[in-house]
Amino acid sequence: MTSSSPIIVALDYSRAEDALAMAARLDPARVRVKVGKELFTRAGPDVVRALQDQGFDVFLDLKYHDIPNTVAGAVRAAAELGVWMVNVHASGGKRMMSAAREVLEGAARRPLLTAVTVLTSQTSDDLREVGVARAAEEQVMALAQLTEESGLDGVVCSALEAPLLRRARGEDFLLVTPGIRPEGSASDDQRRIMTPRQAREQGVSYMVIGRPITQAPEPAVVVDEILQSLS
Ligand SMILES: O=c1ccn([C@@H]2O[C@H](COP(=O)(O)O)[C@@H](O)[C@H]2O)c(=O)[nH]1
Repeated sequence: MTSSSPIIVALDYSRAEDALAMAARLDPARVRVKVGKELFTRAGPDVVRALQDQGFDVFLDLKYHDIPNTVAGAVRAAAELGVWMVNVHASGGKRMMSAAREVLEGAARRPLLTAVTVLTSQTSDDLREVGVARAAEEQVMALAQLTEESGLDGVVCSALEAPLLRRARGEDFLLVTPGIRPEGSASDDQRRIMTPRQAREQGVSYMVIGRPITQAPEPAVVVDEILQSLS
């Protein structure tokens, strides 16, 4: 089933059973789901297939960052798994991103391909620590330009950068934004955050939301409340 909802629920679990049990409480017509590093490392492609069998579009969030040949092979494998979206790190550079895109040409089912700019857990201070002198926002803008020049579909960024990115990169460029926190939720380890409603107003394409939904007593109710806040 293909959803038109902007919500992607992050299934950050250590056991496939827990991820599938959470998915069973959600509606594939109202959300997509995301499989990240912990769940995939423990449960592998089988959990992706099981979620697809439950009717969900799956964003495989493994943030590939390696030499071009290795990343291209991983992206090809993700396409063969039938995922809806897969991503790489934009800081892997243009040759790496172009190799990832080229391998999808002619794929039977082409997933959306996005690139992580600056993690939503990072601030400009964190970037300085690793030798990046630019402020987070400037770094996001530069990496988004590189991503578009490499032919990818869009970026993973924070909703804070969405207005500038929309202006610079246009309406068709996908903005996928984690760091989404409904009013009153704990920010946890996220640093560049926004509420769902603000994110929508800033022009994001998809919002990745994990703990505020998965740790709620009634996850489907939180999804409904978020969707209502967007309408
Ligand atoms: O910049 C990024 C890129 C990816 N993520 C991932 O999104 C979810 C967010 O989960 P919450 O529980 O809503 O914080 C998580 O899987 C991250 O790996 C991100 O947060 N920021």
